[in-house]
Amino acid sequence: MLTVSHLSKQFNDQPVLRDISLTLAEGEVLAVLGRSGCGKTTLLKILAGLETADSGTLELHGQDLLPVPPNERQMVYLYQEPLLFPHLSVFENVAFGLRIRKVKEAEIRQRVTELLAELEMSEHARKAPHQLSGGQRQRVSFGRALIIRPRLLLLDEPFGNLDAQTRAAMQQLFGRVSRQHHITSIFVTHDSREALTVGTRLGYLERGRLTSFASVTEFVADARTNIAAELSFWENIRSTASPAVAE
Ligand SMILES: Nc1ncnc2c1ncn2[C@@H]1O[C@H](COP(=O)(O)OP(=O)(O)OP(=O)(O)O)[C@@H](O)[C@H]1O
Repeated sequence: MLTVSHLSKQFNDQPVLRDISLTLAEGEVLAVLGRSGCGKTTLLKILAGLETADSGTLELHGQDLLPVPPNERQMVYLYQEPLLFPHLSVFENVAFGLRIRKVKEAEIRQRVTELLAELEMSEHARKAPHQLSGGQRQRVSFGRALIIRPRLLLLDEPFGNLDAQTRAAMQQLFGRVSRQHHITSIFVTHDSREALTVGTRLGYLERGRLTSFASVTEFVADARTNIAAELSFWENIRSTASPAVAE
């Protein structure tokens, strides 16, 4: 369970995060929607320990996180650009986290092989990162994160560089695999559809203030998510286009 209480952060006297509080149970995915510059990345960096908060507390499974250095927080932070070792194969990139933890070879083989199958990457196991598409690289990066069973996965617009169809496929895959592995994560995005697809919980961050929604209905009804406006746009198109289609 993650508990964030009254977290605030300023840069050069400008508030970037204002009194953020949230709780997240194990296995939940909090999708945080927000426009550019609203403070999404700063929030994730503070959770990962890559940035310090001015005030507030962070707890994970009852442990105060603030004194814990980033490499001991057991979190993984994924960005748009997958960070892979260029000289290692797909298999070895995924295996890396287990090798440095001195896991036995037979277990490494088994766990990496299973995970690559779940990520639909088995046939690419021997390829180098430069021989993969952007979506495939992102799947390897996801595999590298999952293999070490992080306590919290932080995703910062991870599919932002992908085309719409690949992005939709990755959202489905992310949902399926994170449910299967019971991964707790915070997924920030500026795409309301993506937030609805991946989130089991939904939030909206605006000028450093987080609104948490109790239901999908509340999220859809909030004008800032722009979903109601989009629905009425498509409804208008449908109603004006239907007579022509019928002819
Ligand atoms: N190290 C820093 N020093 C000064 N200002 C910063 C620093 N990091 C971020 N900011 C400012 O804080 C605000 C929030 O930045 P942040 O990167 O968290 O936004 P974001 O919501 O992730 O935006 P985007 O979607 O464009 O990446 C911005 O106004 C940014 O200029």
